[in-house]
Amino acid sequence: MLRRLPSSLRRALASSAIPPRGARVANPTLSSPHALTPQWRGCASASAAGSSSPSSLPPPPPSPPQGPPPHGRGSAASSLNSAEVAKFAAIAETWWDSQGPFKPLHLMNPTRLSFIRSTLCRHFRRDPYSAKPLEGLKVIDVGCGGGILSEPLARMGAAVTGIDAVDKNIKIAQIHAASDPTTASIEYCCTTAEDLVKESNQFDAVISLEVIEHVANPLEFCKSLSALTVPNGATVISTINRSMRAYATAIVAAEYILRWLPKGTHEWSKLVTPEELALALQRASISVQEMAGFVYNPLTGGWSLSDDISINYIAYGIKKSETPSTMPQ
Ligand SMILES: C[S@@+](CC[C@H](N)C(=O)[O-])C[C@H]1O[C@@H](n2cnc3c(N)ncnc32)[C@H](O)[C@@H]1O
Ligand SMILES: [Mg+2]
Repeated sequence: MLRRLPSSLRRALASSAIPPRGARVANPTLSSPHALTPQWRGCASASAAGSSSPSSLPPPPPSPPQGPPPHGRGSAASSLNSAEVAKFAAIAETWWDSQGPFKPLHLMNPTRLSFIRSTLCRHFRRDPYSAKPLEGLKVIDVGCGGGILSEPLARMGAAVTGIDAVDKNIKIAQIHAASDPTTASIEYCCTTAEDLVKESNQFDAVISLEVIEHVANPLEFCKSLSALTVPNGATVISTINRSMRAYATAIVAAEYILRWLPKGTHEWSKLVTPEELALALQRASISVQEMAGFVYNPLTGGWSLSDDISINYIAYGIKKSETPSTMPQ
């Protein structure tokens, strides 16, 4: 795992080659019935509780990838991209089918939880070997889907809120969590990060895995995640790099050859490079401390943490405080 950031990333951060605020932002149209909820909707603890398929290969990426990410779709006001949200609504029933479309996330879960456990324990000075290392911490899982990350976070002792733009996902997450007393306290809500910001809610740790590549405007999304994080709190984001290797493996192989995911799940042009993510987070007052890659072993079918961030990667950052000297080491 990278304890320090790659040199290219450090250079990018140092030069702060960040596009001007509000650059290339257009208005979204929310035509889908699944592109939901401007407000908290159906929020409750769990205890209360056809995407289109292109027939041929996706358009190849421009070569070589260059410039800032082409993320102009959507306004600063909403992270919702109706087409992206509809894709997840169409497969909502399959969240807990470990052999279904979310099989890769189920397989990656232990590895990403290991990164989260180790970074959050260091950040909050907790014992990673204790049974409930996140006890007493308020944690939000933004874009929680059916709750496959929220549940283990709750088992680690965190007071978990899970939010997602798709109402069906939230209902499935609530039903699943309610069946186990250790997860029944999870608060699930169908809403977006930016709408939750309006409620002035803040969390010790804000986690959003595999979501940023599906939102309308990644920079604005990072700003919402930052606004949800307490000063000196932690933010963890994972996504897919916009690299040729990611095009070949995460799109062509995973969607078109192995059929792990429905075709069209990922659009190469919406993927975010580690440099772009770090810059967007920096603009959102979150300083990236660590990044690690997830690497798939085709022989074992398992994933592990690696220094290779060329395809799947995860980043941990600290929300800047008014007084930087009080930040955790
Ligand atoms: C690939 S899934 C990841 C689910 C979960 N974070 C995980 O990794 O197990 C992406 C999720 O983000 C949700 N989503 C997409 N756009 C969103 C937005 N703007 N706000 C909140 N959730 C969103 C989708 O409904 C979907 O459940
Ligand atoms: Mg994704």
